[in-house]
Amino acid sequence: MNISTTLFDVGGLARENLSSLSAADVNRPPARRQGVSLSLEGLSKSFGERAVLHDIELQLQPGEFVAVVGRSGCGKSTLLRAIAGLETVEQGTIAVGKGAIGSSIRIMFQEARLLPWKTVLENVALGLPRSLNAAAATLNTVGLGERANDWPAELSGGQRQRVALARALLHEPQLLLLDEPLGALDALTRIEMQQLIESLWLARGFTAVLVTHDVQEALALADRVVLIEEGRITLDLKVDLSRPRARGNAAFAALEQQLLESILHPAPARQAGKIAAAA
Ligand SMILES: Nc1ncnc2c1ncn2[C@@H]1O[C@H](COP(=O)(O)OP(=O)(O)OP(=O)(O)O)[C@@H](O)[C@H]1O
Repeated sequence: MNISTTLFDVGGLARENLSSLSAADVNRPPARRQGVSLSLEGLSKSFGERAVLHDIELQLQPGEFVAVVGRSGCGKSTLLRAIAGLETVEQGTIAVGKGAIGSSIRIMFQEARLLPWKTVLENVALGLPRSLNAAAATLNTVGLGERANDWPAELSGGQRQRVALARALLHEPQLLLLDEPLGALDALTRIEMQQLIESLWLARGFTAVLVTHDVQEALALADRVVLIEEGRITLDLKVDLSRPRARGNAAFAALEQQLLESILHPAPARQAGKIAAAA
């Protein structure tokens, strides 16, 4: 079996799984076959005089989905870029998997970053030009099979992000990093994309780290939500809700409230509040 056939099979498998997932399946942890562990220890990063990340400790199990939230400028993107190897760090270690070289990491940004002079299909197959069959299968997986020969300029913003997602998935990432990938989309498209990301994650079992400003998005998708305040992790909240998650339900709303309170009231104030409440 050549590489492109293998990739095609994986794409086909994902599609099959998507359509055949039962309610019981989605509440089971995703298959661990594709995800890797991620371990950040004592991570610190400065830009010149400005310290941006302080002593970050974070452990992810293979296949876990973690969302990172926090106020603008708190260091979320810097953390993600450091994990992707796009930023150097002064201190600390980042271990992906068991340290084996070749763990596949892909990152998706708020803009799709497609090449305008290449077709949709060619954009998906970027870097893997011999994998056009696999690219076509992956385009089907994200619902854009019929747009393969269009130019990126002919697509909507949401469709472009689907192409970017297909491009990332074609590499069968073991770790998928998502830097506010749905930030520029309208509310409905956003929810559709969240459902697509969740179903692909359930089917493939990659490890995922999602940076988002949207508390509902974090709670809809993640197993854990991590809050960063001024470069420090100040909250690591387990989201113990069954999937698919209904935004209207009381448990969801309670977690949303808790998370919003935490974001709005920085850690020292929360600390003071606790002391005041105890006194
Ligand atoms: N290349 C850079 N050079 C200098 N400072 C930088 C650089 N990149 C980021 N910073 C600074 O690091 C801090 C954290 O930025 P980062 O982009 O990680 O924040 P963020 O939490 O992702 O913000 P947002 O939610 O607004 O995207 C900010 O103060 C920013 O100005």
